[in-house]
Amino acid sequence: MSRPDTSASGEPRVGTNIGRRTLLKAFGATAVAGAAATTLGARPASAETSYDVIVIGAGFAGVTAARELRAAGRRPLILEARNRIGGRTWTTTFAGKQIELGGQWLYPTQVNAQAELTRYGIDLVPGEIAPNQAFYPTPAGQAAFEIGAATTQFNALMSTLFADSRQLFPRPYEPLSARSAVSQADTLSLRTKINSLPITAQDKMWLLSLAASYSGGSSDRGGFTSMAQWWALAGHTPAGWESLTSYRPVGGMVALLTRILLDAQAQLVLNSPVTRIVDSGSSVTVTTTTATYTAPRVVVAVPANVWRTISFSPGLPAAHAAATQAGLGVPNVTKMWLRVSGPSAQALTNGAEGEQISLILPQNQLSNGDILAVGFSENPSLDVTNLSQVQAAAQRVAPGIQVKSVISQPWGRDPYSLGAWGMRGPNQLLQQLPAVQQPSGRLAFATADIASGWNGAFIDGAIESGRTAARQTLATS
Ligand SMILES: Cc1cc2nc3c(=O)[nH]c(=O)nc-3n(C[C@H](O)[C@H](O)[C@H](O)COP(=O)(O)OP(=O)(O)OC[C@H]3O[C@@H](n4cnc5c(N)ncnc54)[C@H](O)[C@@H]3O)c2cc1C
Repeated sequence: MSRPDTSASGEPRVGTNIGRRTLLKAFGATAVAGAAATTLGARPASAETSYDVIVIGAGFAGVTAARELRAAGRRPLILEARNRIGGRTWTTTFAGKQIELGGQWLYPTQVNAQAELTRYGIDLVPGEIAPNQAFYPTPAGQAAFEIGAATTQFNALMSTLFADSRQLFPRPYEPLSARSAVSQADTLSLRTKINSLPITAQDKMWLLSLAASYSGGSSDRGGFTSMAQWWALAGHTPAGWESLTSYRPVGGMVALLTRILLDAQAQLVLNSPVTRIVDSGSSVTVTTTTATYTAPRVVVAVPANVWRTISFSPGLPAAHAAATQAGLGVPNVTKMWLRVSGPSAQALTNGAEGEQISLILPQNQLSNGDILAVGFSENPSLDVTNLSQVQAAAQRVAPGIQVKSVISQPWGRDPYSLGAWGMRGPNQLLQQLPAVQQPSGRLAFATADIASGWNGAFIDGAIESGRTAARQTLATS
């Protein structure tokens, strides 16, 4: 089973006095239902209606920007291409369990995400089950390891790879606080850095497996400083790094996002892909596939890879144009949830760079003993809609595993993300990051892909960027 998220045109769904309970139900956020009623869009959006600010994109960055702008007294309109909110987060169900097809975990010390969780009284809970063995690549092929020994070895390798992270990122939320140290390291791909380490061929395979998976299939694409900054943000320790994939919010990402959206009291128009943005100097006109809207200010909160599909007049600043052409969101990634059984069902599995499945991580156990596991593929040769192909690919990396069913989302082929999480490539920190964070005319840009702190692969960065864009918008209006 596969459900690509290709919702595009169709009649805009316009909120008209939607009650809080109805809204929460519509977006599946039952965990926070029951609070007081509010208004989401008191009147139909139309070409005649203008707003204080138009926010394009209802992911965490856009919804946070809208909430902050509302708090400052502005009336926001949110235009969203899909038929749902959440963007690269997508809470749904599989085999009777709530799952995430996009962003899944939050980390207790992520300051921006934690502030939102605290504000809305949403707890983080740890995963339900832990792996009971491990599969890792070796020069002789995929092999089974005792989980404790594999974890110890992997942690030592990560500490070696990021041995100089404290010099590179002494203040991790300010990625250029040690500019001269960073300037040398920023030229390196993860592959170049890993191949320079004095470690065994097998150890390199382990690190390259992780690097390739995060980088969208090729360890040469991901920048060393991108992952080194995440390591620094996680406290420069293996324990911190492990915690990045340990905690999820009660009710799923949609529960948190819906609470932020309710506070934005925004008009939300779904099924409205924006195709053109014209900044006249005195106002901005935004054209979707079905309507045109005008406002004094706009927050562009779509993924950086999507900027290249929108016609901007005047054109995008040079750094934005370069970033969207090169891409900040990593290509090729398909996230899967696998229902599995067999002797390897509860294994932590890392496939070698180039394998069709790079990672399998057990998450839940069902009452009949089956395991639900998260899986990732960055190899376009795998047809994730073909169960026997998925079974064969899983068997190669986790011998003995039986795949009973799969649900997946191919983020690289999704027209409204054109990639998965953001991850800078070599040189993109120094050459592009500060510039793409800047507003242009009456436009501000918001997305995790351009955050200062938890950049790219983290919801925390989306929230940070949404706050920044709101501040930039308010400072000039
Ligand atoms: C598979 C996967 C796993 C991840 N795992 C984690 C994790 O465990 N923890 C974590 O913290 N982060 C994770 N991330 C990263 C995190 O999900 C993202 O960084 C974050 O959600 C990005 O938010 P955003 O608002 O910047 O962008 P998006 O969520 O992409 O929001 C942008 C919005 O703009 C809309 N849009 C696009 N084009 C148009 C258009 N033309 N007109 C109108 N609207 C448009 C999109 O539909 C979308 O709703 C993961 C991401 C992926 C893909």
